[in-house]
Amino acid sequence: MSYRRYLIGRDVLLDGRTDKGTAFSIEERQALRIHGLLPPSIASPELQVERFMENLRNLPDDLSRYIALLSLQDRNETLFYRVVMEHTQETMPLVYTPTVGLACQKYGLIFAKPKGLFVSIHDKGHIYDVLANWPEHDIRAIVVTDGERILGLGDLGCNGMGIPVGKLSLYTGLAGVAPEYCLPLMLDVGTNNKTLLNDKYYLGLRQNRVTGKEYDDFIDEFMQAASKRFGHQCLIQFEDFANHNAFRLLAKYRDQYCTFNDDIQGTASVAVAGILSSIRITQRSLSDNIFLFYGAGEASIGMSDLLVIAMEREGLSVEDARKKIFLVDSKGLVVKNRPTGGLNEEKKRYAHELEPITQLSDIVDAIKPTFLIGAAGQGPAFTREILEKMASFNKHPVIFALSNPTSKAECTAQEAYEATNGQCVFASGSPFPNVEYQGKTYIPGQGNNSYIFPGVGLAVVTCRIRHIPEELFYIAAKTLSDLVTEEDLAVGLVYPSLEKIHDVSRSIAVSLAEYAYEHNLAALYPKPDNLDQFIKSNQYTANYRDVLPSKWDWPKLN
Ligand SMILES: O=C([O-])CC(=O)C(=O)O
Ligand SMILES: [Mg+2]
Repeated sequence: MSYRRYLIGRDVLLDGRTDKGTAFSIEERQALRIHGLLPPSIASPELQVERFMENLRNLPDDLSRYIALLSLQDRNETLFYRVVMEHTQETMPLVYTPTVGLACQKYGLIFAKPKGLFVSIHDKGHIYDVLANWPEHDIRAIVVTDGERILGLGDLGCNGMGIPVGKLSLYTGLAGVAPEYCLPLMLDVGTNNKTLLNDKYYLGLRQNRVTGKEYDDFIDEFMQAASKRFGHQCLIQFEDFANHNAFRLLAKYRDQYCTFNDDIQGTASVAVAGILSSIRITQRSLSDNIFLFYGAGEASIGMSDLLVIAMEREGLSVEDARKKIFLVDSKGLVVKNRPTGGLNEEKKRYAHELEPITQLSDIVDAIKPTFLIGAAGQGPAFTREILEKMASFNKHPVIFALSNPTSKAECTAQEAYEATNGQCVFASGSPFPNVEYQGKTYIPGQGNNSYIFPGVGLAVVTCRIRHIPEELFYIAAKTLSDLVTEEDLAVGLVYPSLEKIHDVSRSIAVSLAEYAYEHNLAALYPKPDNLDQFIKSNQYTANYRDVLPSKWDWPKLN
């Protein structure tokens, strides 16, 4: 591990990376000169977790719990990750979707201590210098946003910083990427959100978004500066950019840098994993399905493109595979002869020779999909009538309500199971509680990209993968789906249980690393004999490190 801090005295307690709170031993307290700065009783890490969880549960609401968790992260990072790793199911909805969405909406108000790096359009020409201010040197993964499309909540400007912070907490919490390798980053180019511009607590630049060439030059400078400062193999994950930039920037940078777009590719991968698991329940081949996507943005296009790759594996041509996929955007079914025109290149791939239809319910009648997948970020749209229709022509209709956060989901798990008489296969982007229906318990799966991006990150940072071709997202999807057991499927789960996420992320990382070595994409040499063991030995574990001066590995002086 690259990280070492040589601190003594009160500084040891003030640095979240070295602090152990009441877990410092007597020996440590004396050697580090913090004896007396802590109460005498020495706690075990287990007791610290217990104490924290008890307090967390007693807090009045989830936003308070978010604040408590993030301040623990500042205070005692190891304990924070121990809490997240041991109580993943309970804390993930707090540090991540859906609470992180609420936190971003209130980011200015709840702001206490900055997290991550803020680079604004005024830093143009000096981005490298701002990056150089970051105290860690060996940065291997950056999650970057410009805040224009935060989850399904729209433009939250600089307050969108909560998203990179939350995503990177999961790099560590779900995959064991060492936190010191991770950098959350906000590119503040302004916001067009009038409420925020008039909000006295707003944290970002009070100006409208910069667009066009000025925006593109800024992003270009950032990419170059990041790669100069942290090396060309530093992973740059794009997150929550608006459609009009997300596709363009992905196309522009994907072969030049080690980068991917999580909302396009990560979401696609987790959805395809869910689709591959679902067909084990419905007993149909992939190409024997009709997929209807409600929404035609980053997520739906990403899913469609990856689904085509998956169908090609079953022997279908690209043209035939595309014929199985239908998109609905704000104007209705995506068709070739749309009177108003206005189809971008991505949508054109899936435009059909059909008459325009505007209402989702009529579209469902006309297309008779086997899969109904929502990713429009528009909130409830799968009405009881639509869900009943799905059940009328499918024994097991597959319903994915993937928009985030919960308020933007197309329907709830309860609604889906009830309207389909418990027959549907359901997954959602944000977590829903288990549903009791007619004496049976259904466990809704969480089709969230958090099953994918941490594993991708782990593979990249450990094996130094240089580029991330589309194929990797198919492999990640296949690996994830293969880890779903028959018992999972029996309760309706199309993803492995979150309890196993640490190992799931490593399995994904190992599959990706195998591929990367086969295709000359991994820069770590020699190739480890046993990738699983190698990656495991590089996974962060939330154990306190030695901080005794006698155990410091001082830099060698020649
Ligand atoms: O953050 C999440 O929960 C998934 C995601 O990338 C998004 O909705 O933009
Ligand atoms: Mg996102």
